[in-house]
Amino acid sequence: MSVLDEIIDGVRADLAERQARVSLDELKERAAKAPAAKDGAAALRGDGVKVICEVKRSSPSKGALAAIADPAGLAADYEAGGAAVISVLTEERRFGGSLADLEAVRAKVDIPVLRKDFIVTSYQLWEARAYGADLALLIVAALEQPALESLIERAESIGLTPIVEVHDEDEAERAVDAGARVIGVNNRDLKTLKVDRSTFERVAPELPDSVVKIAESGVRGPHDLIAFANAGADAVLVGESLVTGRDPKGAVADLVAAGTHPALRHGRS
Ligand SMILES: O=P(O)(O)OC[C@@H](O)[C@@H](O)c1c[nH]c2ccccc12
Repeated sequence: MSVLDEIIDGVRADLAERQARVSLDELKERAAKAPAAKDGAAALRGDGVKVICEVKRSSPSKGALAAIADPAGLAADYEAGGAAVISVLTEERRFGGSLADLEAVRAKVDIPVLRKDFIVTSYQLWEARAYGADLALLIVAALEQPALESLIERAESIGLTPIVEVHDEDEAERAVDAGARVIGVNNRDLKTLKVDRSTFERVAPELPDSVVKIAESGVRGPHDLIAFANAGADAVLVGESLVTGRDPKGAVADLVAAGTHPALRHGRS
């Protein structure tokens, strides 16, 4: 069984507990009262390389990264540093996240918020909206094609922008076929947890120009951002290097500055 399969088994068990406690109708009522969703795709387009900053306490590959007692405070630092979107990991067992983190971050920042989890049912999309998310991650490797198609449609119908995650050319084709407009290329293979920074440059050329392209994982600093931008990234998604560093706000500002440098080849026309 791959790491991804193991994670998803745990996610399904936790999900079953929440579903037993909170009905879909209750979630929908809560979602109706949530602030209207912000346009997540718009936040990732435009001049410069956008920086998505992640609230991440631990990971299956590295274990504990940072305690993050105040996820909303960290998100506020990210926003002050110039982040375009905040990513909140809500998976509990391996990443140490929760829906409470999502809710706290939503209440604190004005920029769009991504629910980062292993979404396998539309119930989790309703949860995302009920706790204030504007975007939700859908991982191609975790979903059969019909499920991927219907989750993309459902996300959009309830106001969420789906970020569809791929890590090879076949998954990229599946994402495009399923109608994804925002695609994250994960440099980490979730089945083996290995990071290969050449993944983005290999997979990105398979994606149509109109797709917003995000390079995910392994961004250590401005030099990695510049390399991904030169390979066609519109945005980067950064977790570990921000949560383990001493100055998250300054680190985000350095990334944003690198992403707006005029010498960059980046720029959608
Ligand atoms: O911590 P990093 O290497 O900067 O990576 C962040 C993000 O890309 C990573 O957390 C991630 C990408 N896709 C995921 C899917 C599920 C959980 C986590 C992820």
